[in-house]
Amino acid sequence: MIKVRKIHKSFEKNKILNDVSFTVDRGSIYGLLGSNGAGKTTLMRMIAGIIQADNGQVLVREEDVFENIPIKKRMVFVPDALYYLPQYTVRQMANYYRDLYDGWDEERYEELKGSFHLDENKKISQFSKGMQRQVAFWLSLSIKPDVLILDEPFDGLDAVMRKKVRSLIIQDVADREMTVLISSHNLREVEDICDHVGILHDGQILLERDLDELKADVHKVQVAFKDDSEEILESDLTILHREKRGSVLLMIVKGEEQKVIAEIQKYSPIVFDRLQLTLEEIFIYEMGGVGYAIDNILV
Ligand SMILES: Nc1ncnc2c1ncn2[C@@H]1O[C@H](COP(=O)(O)OP(=O)(O)OP(=O)(O)O)[C@@H](O)[C@H]1O
Repeated sequence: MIKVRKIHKSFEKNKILNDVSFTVDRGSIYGLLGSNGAGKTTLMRMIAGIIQADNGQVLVREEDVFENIPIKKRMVFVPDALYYLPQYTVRQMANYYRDLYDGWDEERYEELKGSFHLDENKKISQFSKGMQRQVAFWLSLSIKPDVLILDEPFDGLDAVMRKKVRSLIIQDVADREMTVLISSHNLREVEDICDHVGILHDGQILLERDLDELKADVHKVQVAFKDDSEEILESDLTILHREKRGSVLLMIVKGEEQKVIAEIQKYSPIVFDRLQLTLEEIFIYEMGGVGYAIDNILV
């Protein structure tokens, strides 16, 4: 649905994006992670068709997105700094979007009213920061976009509202294959909603991963043996991390789950426990080598 191909962007003499490429499939939720100043907002504004790349292509549904009105009518970009027309109430802003966007769905707007509990006749500027963000989700989801681009979307939302917004997004992805791009500083914030993540660092995508594949490919196990099988076993496995706790060996192992289990069982362990591994641990053990960029999104 979204294809970014060899994008370059400089502001004055500063190179901000350097040969960035990635793809977001239809119905996928992609987390764009990176530290402050990594270029996330610049990239998102480009994908939203607001600014143009110096070189490269940004395609949405195979079409160049810059100033492409028909495509932009099917996309919503929620920036980190929200902007509403001054003095407008939620209802007035809804009417404005209704005229602007093809996909506006009045029934959906009424339905979502029950999720947000906000007075639609109140001026948006009189709401708190978090409530203004709720308005952004209320209106954006009423547009029923094909593509939803969210820059730091959970900033200012309380825990209950974060959960509610996440489930509303997931529901739209499941029901009508909406495609979502979310930027964040923090892996933990997006790990339970995204199916893919890309890490932007020094103007480049440092690594990209499918989160389900990543989880399926790394395992945390605790084993103990009567004899010296441990040493032989270790030479047969791809071990990302090992820690000896008395007679018990704790290992983070990479590989296909069934093969790892079979390999361990071959040596008849007297202890064999499989432990829960967080995405954060996987990133630390598997990608520790890339240093700052990873450390920073795990803080
Ligand atoms: N219009 C502009 N003119 C000049 N420099 C800009 C402009 N917009 C962004 N930049 C620079 O581009 C770099 C990337 O900024 P950007 O806002 O894209 O980063 P970000 O990853 O979204 O950061 P943050 O997480 O802090 O919001 C920064 O060094 C910023 O100063």
